[in-house]
Amino acid sequence: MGFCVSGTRATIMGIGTAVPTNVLQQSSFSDYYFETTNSNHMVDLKAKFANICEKTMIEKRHLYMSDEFIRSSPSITAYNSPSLNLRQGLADAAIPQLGAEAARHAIADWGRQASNITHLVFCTTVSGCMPGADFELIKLLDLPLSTRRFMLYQAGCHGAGISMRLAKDLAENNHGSRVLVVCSEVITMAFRGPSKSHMGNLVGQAIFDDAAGAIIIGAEPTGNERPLFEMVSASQDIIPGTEEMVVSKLYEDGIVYTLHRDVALHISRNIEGRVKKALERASLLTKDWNEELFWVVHPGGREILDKVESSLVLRKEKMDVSRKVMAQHGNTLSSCVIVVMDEMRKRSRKRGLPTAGEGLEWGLLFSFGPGLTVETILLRALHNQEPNA
Ligand SMILES: CC(C)(COP(=O)(O)OP(=O)(O)OC[C@H]1O[C@@H](n2cnc3c(N)ncnc32)[C@H](O)[C@@H]1OP(=O)(O)O)[C@@H](O)C(=O)NCCC(=O)NCCSC(=O)/C=C/c1ccc(O)cc1
Repeated sequence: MGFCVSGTRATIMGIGTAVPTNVLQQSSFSDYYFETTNSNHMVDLKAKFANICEKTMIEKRHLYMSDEFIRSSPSITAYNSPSLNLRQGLADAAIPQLGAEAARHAIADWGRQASNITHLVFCTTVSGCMPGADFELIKLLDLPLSTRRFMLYQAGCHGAGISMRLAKDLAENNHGSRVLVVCSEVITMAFRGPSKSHMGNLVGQAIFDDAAGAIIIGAEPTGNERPLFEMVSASQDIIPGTEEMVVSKLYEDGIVYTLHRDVALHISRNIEGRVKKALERASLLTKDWNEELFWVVHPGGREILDKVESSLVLRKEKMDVSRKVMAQHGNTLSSCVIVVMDEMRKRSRKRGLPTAGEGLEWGLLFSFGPGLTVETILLRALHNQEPNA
């Protein structure tokens, strides 16, 4: 069983992910973080941080920065110290490298040659340079020099939604195009020591991590292409009155973000409206959101997943894949939702389910970021065979 592709609509033809090799266990992270940032004297704050770490439900996280680098970089481990040069130097190398690794996996999954890629959308929340990470990727993957590039810096955690929406438009309006989307994130720009007057920073230090995700998007698949999902619609909405909820600024001491206590509350209050709008626009008469839909939700934090689940009255298992990704990776900003999509189709295949969306036809992808901004993508899951099987 499986569903047919409907004509000229954009589809997801390959997915790949990559994580750095340095792994930190969340159970000992509060000890590690307070030790390496020389903050063990802040006894109460450390206890509070240990509690936050535990509440995240994260098990492990991947970090591009090595232990040696962290320990030998006091300007990075301070709460605030001029450090932009050092941070940017690391991001210059890390962002394209990690992105290229994910892109190689996506291209292999797609099953065609890299030279068939026509457009590149590269997205990162960190870093800023020209020629940029998109340019470096062309070199690393030996892509055609004529590849039409789009570089999104300071994209935020909804960056995958932005990139996929742009790629959908490109694929549907440029006959024969194949768009490589790469979201690559390392927390190098924002890793910093604790401050008792900045709790939002402390929450972020407990949840944000490194990973890259890549996808190939194209319309009108040829014989050897086996799309996993069709992108039926893609939209973006601002939640009114929430611009102070997640704010991220680039200073001489790197990226400084604030996360408000009510982020999860605002997202969960708004999500039902976004679901209804996406379904109505596609004239889908879906009534039972448990039985009829699969969910690819950005694991922004444990509380976000919990509150989205309860406000949509979803059964716990509907958020299983997002929770697993959060447990194994933390919140890897823009790349996170691609990691969730990858995990979902792998799990669906392993279980012998007929589509990449847990055996179901229709699903919704949500990513959230500063604004607060919600990106909503209505997906239609297609067959779930091994590439080129
Ligand atoms: C797992 C958390 C962190 C804790 O779990 P909990 O169930 O809320 O636990 P508690 O209620 O026991 O909270 C533990 C303590 O932390 C405090 N806390 C808890 N969040 C807070 C708080 N944002 N402020 C300030 N105190 C707090 C909370 O008040 C409490 O303090 P205390 O009672 O004194 O111990 C949970 O709150 C949670 O999932 N929060 C959502 C995290 C969140 O905002 N994620 C970001 C979504 S947006 C995104 O993905 C990325 C955007 C981004 C964009 C640009 C960038 O550069 C980087 C990133």
